[in-house]
Amino acid sequence: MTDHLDWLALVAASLSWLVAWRLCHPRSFWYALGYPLTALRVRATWRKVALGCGLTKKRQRFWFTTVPGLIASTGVVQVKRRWQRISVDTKPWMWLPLPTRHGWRVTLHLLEGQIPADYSEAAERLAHSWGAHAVRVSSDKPGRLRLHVTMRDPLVKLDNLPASPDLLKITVGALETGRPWVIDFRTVPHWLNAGATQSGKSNLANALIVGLAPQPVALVGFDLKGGVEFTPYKSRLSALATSRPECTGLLDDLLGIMTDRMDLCRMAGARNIWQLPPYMRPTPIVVLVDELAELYLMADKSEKDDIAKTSTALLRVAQLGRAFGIYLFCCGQRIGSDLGPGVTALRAQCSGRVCHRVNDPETATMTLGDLDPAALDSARAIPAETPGVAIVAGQDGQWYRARSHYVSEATAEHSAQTFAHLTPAWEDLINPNPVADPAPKGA
Ligand SMILES: Nc1ncnc2c1ncn2[C@@H]1O[C@H](COP(=O)(O)OP(=O)(O)OP(=O)(O)O)[C@@H](O)[C@H]1O
Repeated sequence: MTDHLDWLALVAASLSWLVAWRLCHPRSFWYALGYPLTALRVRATWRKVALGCGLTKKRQRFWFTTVPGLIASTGVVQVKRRWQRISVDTKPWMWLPLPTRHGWRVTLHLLEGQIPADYSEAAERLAHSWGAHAVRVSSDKPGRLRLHVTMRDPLVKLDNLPASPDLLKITVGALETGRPWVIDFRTVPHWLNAGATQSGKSNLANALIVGLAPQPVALVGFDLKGGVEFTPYKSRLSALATSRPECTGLLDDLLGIMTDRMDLCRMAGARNIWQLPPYMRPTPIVVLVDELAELYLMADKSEKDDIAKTSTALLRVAQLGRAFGIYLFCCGQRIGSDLGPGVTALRAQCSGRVCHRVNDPETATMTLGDLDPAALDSARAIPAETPGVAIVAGQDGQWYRARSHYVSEATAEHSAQTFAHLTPAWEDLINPNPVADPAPKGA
């Protein structure tokens, strides 16, 4: 009896120790225990899971069988043949699952006639079969694909925005894979940030401001909400426009700056400002636009020419800005084609896409439409209770579910004030002083 009690006590103590380990240090628990058990289970059950998810193919195989082929009328059992050619369900070849921070990933070899979309369709079924939070599919080689499985949602709470030391490369949140979500303007120069009200657009802009404020860049705000969003950050903005006429003036200035930089690059024989020697290189400019639709909305026909002018200027900045260090980050609740051809053309220039929760399917289609349709479905499925969650497409051509780090207005304002001394004056950007070579030849 005491023996039994001892055993029970031992089992209970081990279990509570395991539970405590899992709660206190989930990462080491996952690598040491969770992942090996999961990998064994996944490999052992792969045939059944693939069959259940419709990912197998029938193939003719020689199969060893002891099933009687014929019962003769004499009652003698005859085994007609032991090796038979029969049709069997073949599963896709699976490599060993490898652990990731929030789950695991595995490479599969596609069976004949299969494409990655077949697996994207089955992703939800696979996730349920493995008891996982989500399964994502990517393919970097024909005939092979990779399943990224997340066991728990890494986007539940994110509130420690890390520092972004690299120029124009800002970590704004985390991807569902657990990797950081980075907005790198030098790789993807222009971004569309769409989402319904209270979906987290401004929070993302705050994260960008906090990341960019300590860097040697000029920030420009177009705040079509009458200035309520960006005015608190005015100390770190080189220019701020809060009405359409101000926006038109600021866009003219930007076009002027772009023309000057074109001349500078042409004279120095450079294709873009990054090929110029550092002492000649002009300051990069990040343009933040809030409520993009307001730039295109027409109250009456008298505004038509104004809108056409603004729209063309913004499009020119988007088309040519990259080479001359001018980058766009455009936020809006609605970015539909009903706003006119200017928006559609601008969208084509913005290869960075962020789609938060949206109310109308058209904005999701407009923001993500030319990506995988599964991205669209995921954007529509973002719940209202998780502001900051978005579908993101960027540098690697893939789409991800991501969430921005929570950055309050107070934090962004504090950051703007702390680094106010780094704000380049707008006049200096419009009329740059000619810079002399600090180390002339022969000196
Ligand atoms: N990543 C996040 N984590 C936690 N809370 C967030 C996150 N992003 C936004 N929120 C919260 O969600 C609410 C709405 O966010 P935000 O103001 O950024 O939305 P919005 O899309 O800009 O709304 P609007 O268009 O009305 O200005 C805020 O209270 C904010 O604190």
